[in-house]
Order: sequence, then structure tokens, then C-alpha cells
Amino acid sequence: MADWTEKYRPSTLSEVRGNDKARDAFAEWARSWDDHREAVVLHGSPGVGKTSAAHALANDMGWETVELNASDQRTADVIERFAGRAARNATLGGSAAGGGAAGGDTASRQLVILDEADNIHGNYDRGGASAITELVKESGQPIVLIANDYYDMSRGLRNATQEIEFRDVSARSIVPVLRDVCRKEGIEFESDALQRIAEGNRGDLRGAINDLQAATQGRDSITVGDVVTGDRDKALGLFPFLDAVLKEESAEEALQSAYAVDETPDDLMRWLENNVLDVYEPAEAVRAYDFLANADVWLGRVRATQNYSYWRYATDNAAAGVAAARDGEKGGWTRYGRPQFWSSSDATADEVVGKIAAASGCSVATARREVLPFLQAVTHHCKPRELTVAMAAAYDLDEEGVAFVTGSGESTNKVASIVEDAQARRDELIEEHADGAFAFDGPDRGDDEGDADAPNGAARDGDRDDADPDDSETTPDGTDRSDSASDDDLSTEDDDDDQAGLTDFM
Ligand SMILES: Nc1ncnc2c1ncn2[C@@H]1O[C@H](COP(=O)(O)OP(=O)(O)OP(=O)(O)O)[C@@H](O)[C@H]1O
Repeated sequence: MADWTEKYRPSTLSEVRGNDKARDAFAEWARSWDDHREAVVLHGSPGVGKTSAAHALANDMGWETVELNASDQRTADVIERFAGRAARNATLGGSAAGGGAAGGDTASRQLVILDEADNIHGNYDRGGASAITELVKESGQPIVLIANDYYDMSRGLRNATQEIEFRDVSARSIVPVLRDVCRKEGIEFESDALQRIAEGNRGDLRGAINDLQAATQGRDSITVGDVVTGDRDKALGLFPFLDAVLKEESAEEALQSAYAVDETPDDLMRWLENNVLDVYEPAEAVRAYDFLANADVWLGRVRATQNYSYWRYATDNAAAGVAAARDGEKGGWTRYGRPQFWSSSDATADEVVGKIAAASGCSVATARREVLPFLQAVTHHCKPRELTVAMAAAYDLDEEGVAFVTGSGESTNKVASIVEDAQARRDELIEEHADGAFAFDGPDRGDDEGDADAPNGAARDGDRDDADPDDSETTPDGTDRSDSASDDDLSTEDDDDDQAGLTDFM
């Protein structure tokens, strides 16, 4: 069966739902492009229609499109060819003259769509952030950059572009889309079923269409009872629980909420662990991680003894403890992330802690209890990226390992590119230190005191690997130093955006 999200992808901007203001601003950007000639960034959560809007706009304008992954090393070359200086006075797509800066034949323009603009990096990629920034500035063709996290983009790139935010699509806007799809597919529906799907997807229209397709597979009607009671529904019950613990309730109330959720303490702990950093201030998070570590100890005892009465101590720590770690109540809305390391967690965890222990010269138990939680905290969701690369290189982690430690999706480009860079980094170091130092530990950089203070080999390696931009002066790796110096997009200031207080951990 065809994928409905593709089948029903909007073909014109007017079909893009739920972001009217953004849509109008985007159309205006295109209409006035000749006057400003700036690229634009569309940013917002996954599945809210950014990429669809870009294609729909091109369609409305009669422009061709070329879609590239911004983090791909080859992208800078491709843009240079299509839209860089060389293309300023030429028309893309083969016609002889007209489009771009030189001519008035706007219909012959080519819209360059750069996906994953928040995932470009400058240190290891030749075609990294600064190359893209230069090309974006000089482009002879309109460029749309797509990003989930605007502030993950380099400052240089942000300064060189206009910005339009796509907000999460409200359930009110999602329901009519689902209704249209049902009508076109000849499916009878109960409105409440569509409403439930819309609410369950918290702003993600793509997710809602996927759920509708899954729930109606092989049938010609849908009722509330048919709405999937699988994973997504379970997560629904968890969101209020996460709000209760991380934002609203006292320790005692949070404990009662934990008993009311139909999940094991292991799962509750993973959900909390995966989301606490998105809500708590650093000092609160430190306290919360202490409680989560205690909960983990009790869960270990349950596993070892099969005595399930210990579960309550795990829950006490995970729910009441984490709630008690918070200073007062919190407001706002948080997009809670599902722990990604669900099924493979045990085998992967064993492999990862084994590698950490081997590389750091500590015991597996210490690696599991002390080093792993530390790494999970400082590379949460792969941020900061450089530190995550350094960690993956230090422990030779594969994609599964990086996903496990960081809580990011294993199949994402982000994780794949981190593993790729880590491998390149290992290769570089092996080459550099081939003179008798195949071990990953590189030459002493002359700050033995710092190393001696580091809690273990892991922190030392991460430190040495240029993870902290402030260290660039003392890093022995000349190549990297000059790279980052010439890369104005990775300014220390920028990195500091994400790394406040990081050095405290190291
Ligand atoms: N605002 C919207 N209006 C109509 N359809 C939408 C909208 N947002 C998403 N969709 C549906 O979801 C699918 C995926 O959306 P799209 O790829 O544009 O999202 P995105 O915001 O670019 O997500 P990502 O950041 O993951 O690339 C589309 O093909 C379309 O079927």
C-alpha cells in the first residue's frame, strides 16, 4: 500500500495546514527574493510540513527543486555547481539565459532545499558549516534550509539567512486533514477516532497520518476502539506522568502517579532519564540523576535476586526522588522523547560498558555505575556534537552504541554522521601516532594535572579530543586547531550556547 504521507503530500502551499502565518511569510520570501536574495530557514518539529512547504512553494512558483542533505560532505560542491558564484549568471536546468541574478525569467529558477541544516559541522567535513554559509551568502538561486533546532545551526549560518518558524500543528488543524484522507480513501470514520489520533500525535501531522493508515489497514471504517492501542497509546499515558514528576507534583503525589501508570519501574526510569535534561536546570538535574542512579541500583537488585518487592524502592527514587530534586513547579510544554534503546538495551549496554571499561582501564561495574551515566548526561541527544564524536571515537562506538548512550535514534543521519566522524578521527590519530602509539591515548598535551584530576580515562579522552572549544589552544592536533580557527561558524561563542557549564563536568 502506498505511504499516505507521500500520497497526500501538499502540492500547493494552500494545502499546507496549520501554519498560516509561516506559510504567508514563506510565500512573501519567495515573491521578493529578487530584492533581498537571502536564503531562508524553515525550522520546527519533525512532521509539521517544512519540507512539504518548500516543495509546494516551488510548485506554486513554477520553480524546479533540488533537494540536498546539508550535512552531506558533497553538498557544498553540489551547491557550488548549482547555485554558487559560477551559476550566478547562468540558468539552472540547462536553459541558456535568464534566471537567477541576471535575468527576469524567474520561472526558470531552481529552489535548492537543504535538509538537516542543524546537523552541519565544520571540523571534520571539508564541506562543513563555513563552506555552506559562504555558498548560501553568494548563491545565485533561492535556498531553503530545513532544521528542527534553529539554535543548533551555526551563528554564521543564522546571520546569513532569514528565519521562519513552523509550529506544531494543533489537533484542530490535524483532524480535517485526517478527515480528507478518509474521504479520499473511502473510509468511514467516527470523529472521535480522528480526534484521538490527532491528540495522540502532539503536533506531528506526519505521525497522525501514519497512525491513521496503520489503524485502517485492511478495513473500510474506523472507530475509537480501532485506534491503535500499541506503543503510541502507552506513551500517551506516560506524558501526564512525565509532566507530573518533572513539572507539577510533590514527591508524594508523583509517587502516587507512578503507581497509576501501567508501566514497569524500569520503563518509568528510562522515560524520566531520557527527558529530565529537557526540563530541569543543571543543578536540579544533578540531584535527579543521583536519585535515578539509586533507582538503577534497586532495579539491579531486582534482576539479581528476582525479588520484585524491591521495585517500590526503585519507584520511590525514580518518581518521588526526581520530583523532589526539582525547585518548585515548572510550566510550558515539552516534546518528550521516547527512549530509543528499548529492545536492544541490555545487550548494547553490556557491549558499551565493556568498551568503556577496556578503554579506561576501570572495571565493568565502575564503567556501568559511574562512567556511563556521566557520558549519558554530557552527550544527551548528541549535544554537544563534538563531544559526542570524541566519545564515540574514544570508545569506538557504533551507531547502536552512540544511540544507546545519547538516547538519539539509531537510524538518524545525526548518529550515522557522528560515527563516521569518530571513525575518521580514530584513523587520523592512528596515523599520527603510528610511531609506537597505536593505543588510542594520544601524546601528552602537557596538562598532566588536569588529567590526573579527571575522574577516569573517559573524561580524559573526551577532554583531549578537542571536545571543549576552549581547549583548542592546547590541543596537540594542529589540523583541528587550524580547522576550527578558520571556521568562523564554529566560534567558541556559538558552541558555548550549548555547552554552558560543560567544563564543570570534565
Ligand atoms: N502542515 C501540513 N499540511 C499538510 N500535510 C502535512 C503537513 N505537515 C506534514 N504533513 C504530512 O506529513 C508528511 C511529512 O511532512 P514533511 O516532510 O513536510 O514534514 P517536515 O516538517 O519537513 O518534517 P522533517 O523535519 O521530519 O523533515 C507530508 O508528506 C504530509 O503528508
